[in-house]
Amino acid sequence: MGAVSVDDFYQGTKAAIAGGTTMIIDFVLPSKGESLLDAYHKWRTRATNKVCCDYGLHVGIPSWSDEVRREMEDLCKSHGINSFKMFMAYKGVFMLNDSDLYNTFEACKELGAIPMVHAENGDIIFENTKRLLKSGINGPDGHGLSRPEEVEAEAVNRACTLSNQVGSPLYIVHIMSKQAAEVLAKYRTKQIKQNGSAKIFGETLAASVGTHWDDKKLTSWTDAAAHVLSPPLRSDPNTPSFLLNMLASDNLQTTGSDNATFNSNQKCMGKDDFSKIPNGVNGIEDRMSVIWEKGVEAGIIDPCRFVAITSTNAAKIFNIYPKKGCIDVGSDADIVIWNPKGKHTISAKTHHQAVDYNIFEGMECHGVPEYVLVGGRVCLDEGNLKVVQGYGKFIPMPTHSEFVYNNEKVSEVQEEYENNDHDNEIDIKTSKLQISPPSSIISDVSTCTKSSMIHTGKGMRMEGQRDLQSSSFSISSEFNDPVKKSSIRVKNPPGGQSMGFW
Ligand SMILES: NC(=O)NCCC(=O)O
Ligand SMILES: [Zn+2]
Repeated sequence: MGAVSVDDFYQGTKAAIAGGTTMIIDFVLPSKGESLLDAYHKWRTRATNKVCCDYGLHVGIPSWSDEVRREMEDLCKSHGINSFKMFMAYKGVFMLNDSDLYNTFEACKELGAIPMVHAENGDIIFENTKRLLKSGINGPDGHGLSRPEEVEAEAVNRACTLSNQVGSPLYIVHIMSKQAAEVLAKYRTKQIKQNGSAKIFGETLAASVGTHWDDKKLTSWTDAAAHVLSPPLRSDPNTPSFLLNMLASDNLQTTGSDNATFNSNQKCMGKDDFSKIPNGVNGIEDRMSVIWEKGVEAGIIDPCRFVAITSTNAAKIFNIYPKKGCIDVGSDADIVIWNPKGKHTISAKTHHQAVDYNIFEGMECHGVPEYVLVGGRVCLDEGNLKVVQGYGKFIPMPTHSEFVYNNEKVSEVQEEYENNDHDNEIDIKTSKLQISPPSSIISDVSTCTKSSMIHTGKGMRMEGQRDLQSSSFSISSEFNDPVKKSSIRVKNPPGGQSMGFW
């Protein structure tokens, strides 16, 4: 939208570590017509020498052509990319039509990659925006009015239909509404009934579980504009707890930050027209604490599910588990020692992000990171930040994620990738064998009772207990064999045993 977010790779990853996140996956966003590879290299250059923690990349697809298909293949084979984001909104800029979406999903399937979608109906938003502006509604509240829940739910439904037709997996980013989450849950349930597992996944955000659009509080233009992101924060105050319950029940799998921060003066680009307010809010620093506070502290999510939805599930989906998302021999020493009794009040005055506003301002959180280790290095030491610029590495993410593609055989594309000379810092063979992102662990793991876990076919289950960590994901520790099915007993699940936990 013509604005550059204020958090660069240094500020962003420093803030991530401060909040207890040890790896990020950023979005490469090529402009329409720009080469995907050029944009990818631009992002790598921006990140190198700046990143304080490891990072991976997804690549946006703003248009469809044979050349785009060729570049997608090159990115998968030689550049450590296994996921592409398509937009169903932002008409005229990033939006793809259904044929283009179909083709991109198909290309992803052929390459063993994961199609990700921003699900909102861009045509409806475009028309609603015109109508609202014409009727004199030009303030930030117009943003939400132009894209109601059903506009998001319709797009989720369409994206799921398209992926079913193509037979591809699908990852829906930033699900923000009850209706949209319900549609996704319906498709997942159907797939699980039919095939024993689902290959459609849903992410929600720290923003959507941490706050909502409260007209009574967002009375000034600055406050309201600072809360503008897409899909929008919903005015239904039950949305956060609803989405948290969806995370608890594995109807949603991950929590992202979608960190896209713009200062108040940048938000002013939309002073006379809400559709010009740069979209995006903070989240990278506060994600873990907000989810702990609203999820675990509130009694909706247990600590092991917290690890799964903030870390392990993302690692599995994006095929870097158990290199990341797991604490075990051979995994990266990305470890968070979490103090559930620690307290912290969120404020823009004290946060480490570059942005001058925090949408969680004043929220008192009970869980805080005490130590954060990145690759074995202590980067947060009893709450004191000790980061090093450029310390982080690019983490290539191999195609054909076992947890997405259900153990499909390693394809030619991946074999070719492994045999290729490419510009990744770490050996992809190591990456594949040790497969995975951010590891998180709670300081009280020692209180867990040792117990075997049984793979029921629908996810690990503690004997006599409901599933505490991974639900439909298996959590086998046998990561040395990437094509091995994990229908075995496991004694040491990632995130620690959790029996008798709280
Ligand atoms: N959530 C949000 O508004 N982020 C900025 C760009 C996007 O829509 O993904
Ligand atoms: Zn988006």
